[in-house]
Amino acid sequence: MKILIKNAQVLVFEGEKAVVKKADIGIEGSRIVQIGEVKADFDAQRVIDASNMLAMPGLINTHTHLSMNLFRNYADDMPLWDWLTKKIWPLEEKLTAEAVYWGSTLGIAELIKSGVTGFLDMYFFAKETIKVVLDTGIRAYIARGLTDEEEGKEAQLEETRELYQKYHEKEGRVKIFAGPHAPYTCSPRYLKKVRALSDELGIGIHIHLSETQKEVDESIEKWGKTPIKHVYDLGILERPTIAAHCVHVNDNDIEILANCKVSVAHNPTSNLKLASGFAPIEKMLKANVNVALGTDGASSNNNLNMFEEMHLASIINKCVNSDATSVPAEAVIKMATINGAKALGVEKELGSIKVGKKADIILIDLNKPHLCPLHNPLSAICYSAQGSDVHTVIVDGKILMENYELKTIDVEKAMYKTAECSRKLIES
Ligand SMILES: CSC[C@H]1O[C@@H](n2cnc3c(O)ncnc32)[C@H](O)[C@@H]1O
Ligand SMILES: [Zn+2]
Repeated sequence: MKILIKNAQVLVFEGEKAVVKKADIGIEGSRIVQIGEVKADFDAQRVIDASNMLAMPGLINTHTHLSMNLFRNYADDMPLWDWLTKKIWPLEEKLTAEAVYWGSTLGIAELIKSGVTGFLDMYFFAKETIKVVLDTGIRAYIARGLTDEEEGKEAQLEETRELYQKYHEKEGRVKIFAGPHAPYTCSPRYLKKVRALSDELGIGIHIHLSETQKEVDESIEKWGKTPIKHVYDLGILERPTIAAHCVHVNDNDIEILANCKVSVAHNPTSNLKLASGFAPIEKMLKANVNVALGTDGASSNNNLNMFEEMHLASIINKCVNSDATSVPAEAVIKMATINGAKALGVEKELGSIKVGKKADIILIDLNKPHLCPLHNPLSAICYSAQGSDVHTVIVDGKILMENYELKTIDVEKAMYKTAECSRKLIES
């Protein structure tokens, strides 16, 4: 299948700089084959008139728990520990495959509708999420959540191995990660096993790290070191790692993250809502840490809108640093695209609009009052655009949404089923 996107304003990266220029984009199969003026003999089966649209790389959400939308607006205005232990974990004990299937379907609908073309998920019943990924056409990085607070959790490691054998690289759109939840829910012995599994399968690791001051204080009390130093000493950070949050980090922690090439998934909404704190993004970027963006789950956010994350990441850091030049629009756009691809180890294939890369592209409708006048397209994306401005979404060269209409998901059914599953979980 050949698709031609005509007359778009296209966001490309020229070296370190993001620039926007008028161009056509030619797509053949799953890849971008031309950018510029695409010749008449390109012979596309589909031509998209993008005259008043901005084409940019699909957004990459590097930290979520997709089917936590089952618990959206169910437990709010609480700090992390109370929220997890009193409200969320008791419900998750009753979780079913069916609930995760429908939660994932609805979550993927929400992601596509707001311009996300790839996401990293850490949760339970991962096979259900993968089924939905394969059926809906989105791209996903899947970590079966791992903890060893109770006996018999070796089976979770085995499940990661089985997921890898069955689904890693499936259709070129699924990759498996190892997903130890956090240093406070995984013992050193267990974390060493995770490290060994990651070595054995050659997969990356996704973990929550240094999210709250309480986590850091308890780690120092128990292990005599910060959570980052603790997992570093256990060998976790020698593997390609995406660490979610990293809110409470000292200079030594940042040095470890930079030296080990750990990527940070920054989740500003979740950190604010749970009152966890502000991650020192400016400092991490200056230390050459790769910082990407995530939403966390829709139970602590309470949506999966990456445009809100871009906006917050920029404006919070300006305020916290008392510096309006801090974390500018261009930096957060990179965090939501190319840095996400780097974090996932796929920057040669994804994260920018470039000839030869995979065609994961979104079109933003510029014909909106809040996007007019368009003095600076980068500012428009970061400070003015809404997730609901995303008009068209292409993943792997396939159109998943066009003119705001989802092509692969019955969203009404997904809403009905998710609400029904949620009700059953809460009432049982
Ligand atoms: C083991 S599967 C994932 C696990 O993580 C929990 N979770 C969701 N959000 C957060 C967060 O911000 N910090 C720590 N843990 C979180 C989720 O409820 C699952 O139990
Ligand atoms: Zn999380």
